[in-house]
Amino acid sequence: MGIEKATTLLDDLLHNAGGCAVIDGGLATQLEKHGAVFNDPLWSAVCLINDPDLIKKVHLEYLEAGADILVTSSYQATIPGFISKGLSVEEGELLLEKSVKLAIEARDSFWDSVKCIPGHNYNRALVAASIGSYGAYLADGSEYSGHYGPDVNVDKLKDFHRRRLRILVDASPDLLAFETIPNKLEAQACVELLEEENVQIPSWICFSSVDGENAPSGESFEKCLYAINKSDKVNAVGINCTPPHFIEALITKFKELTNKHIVVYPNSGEVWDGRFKKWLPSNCFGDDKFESFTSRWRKLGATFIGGCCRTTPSTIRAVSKVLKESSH
Ligand SMILES: C[S+](C)CC[C@H](N)C(=O)O
Ligand SMILES: N[C@@H](CCS)C(=O)O
Ligand SMILES: [Zn+2]
Repeated sequence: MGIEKATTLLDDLLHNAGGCAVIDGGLATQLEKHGAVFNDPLWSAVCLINDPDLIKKVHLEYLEAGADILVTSSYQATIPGFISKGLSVEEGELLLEKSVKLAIEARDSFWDSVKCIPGHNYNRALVAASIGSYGAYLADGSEYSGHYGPDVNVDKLKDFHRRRLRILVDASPDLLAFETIPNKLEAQACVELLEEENVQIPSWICFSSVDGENAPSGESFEKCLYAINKSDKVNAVGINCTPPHFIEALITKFKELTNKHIVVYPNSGEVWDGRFKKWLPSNCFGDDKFESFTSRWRKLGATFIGGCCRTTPSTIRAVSKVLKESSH
């Protein structure tokens, strides 16, 4: 598929969804609700090894809730991560491929079951292959600090991302979702990689933010978006896994900084403690708040809205209700 055809897929979804598509919610969160335990450097990616059927079940739950886009289980799935669990390179590559296959199978079976129902409210969902940041792989909380240390340069980040990107692209997802990027260097590495590998699948690049104004590294989004804005390989930019009360101001800022589509899928407002690997309850927002936020975010110009960690299918049901009602 060429980039034009692939981009059309995205535009068609936005058109069918009335201008704003629903992204799913926290995959890891919902896996945990079903009993999965992620006390592991691979975090949710252990489920690819231990319980792939559960991943498919959760994808189906999000589709049922109204998600137009499924984000795959590859956020913290990496070849070096799988190798450190004793798997071979080939086994690791198969698991990455499997993350895309599971989402495609869930999408196809869900769509087959609803497409003939008269008056149904669903769109045929797209599958976005998750590409978590280098900080996610480090599993030390640095996707929320952006501090990768002095030895990490753009080439090292490209080396880290290249093989996984290639495998995910070859598994034919509809989209690539770079998630929780915490600094300018990694955004630049992602863009250079998309160009160097001549990737023909549309993508979004999403940053985290811990102050509601800048990337976690402290760099301004103006700087972070510099390389992205110059590339036609990136279709959308935005924010994920960031407290919801920061999103309004960030959409306004991004609207000034880019002409690309704006993606927002915040977490519940809880804060990740990277040292003790747990979520700390802080300013936590429920589904009713997501409902009112969603209409504001939509009005401000976000074209992809969903949830990240600690949000669940019921959050996505609320988001979908608002967006589907406002599109009639
Ligand atoms: C999105 S965070 C909660 C994922 C887990 C983190 N990278 C860790 O492994 O500590
Ligand atoms: N999409 C990820 C979280 C990103 S912070 C997941 O839930 O697996
Ligand atoms: Zn998250």
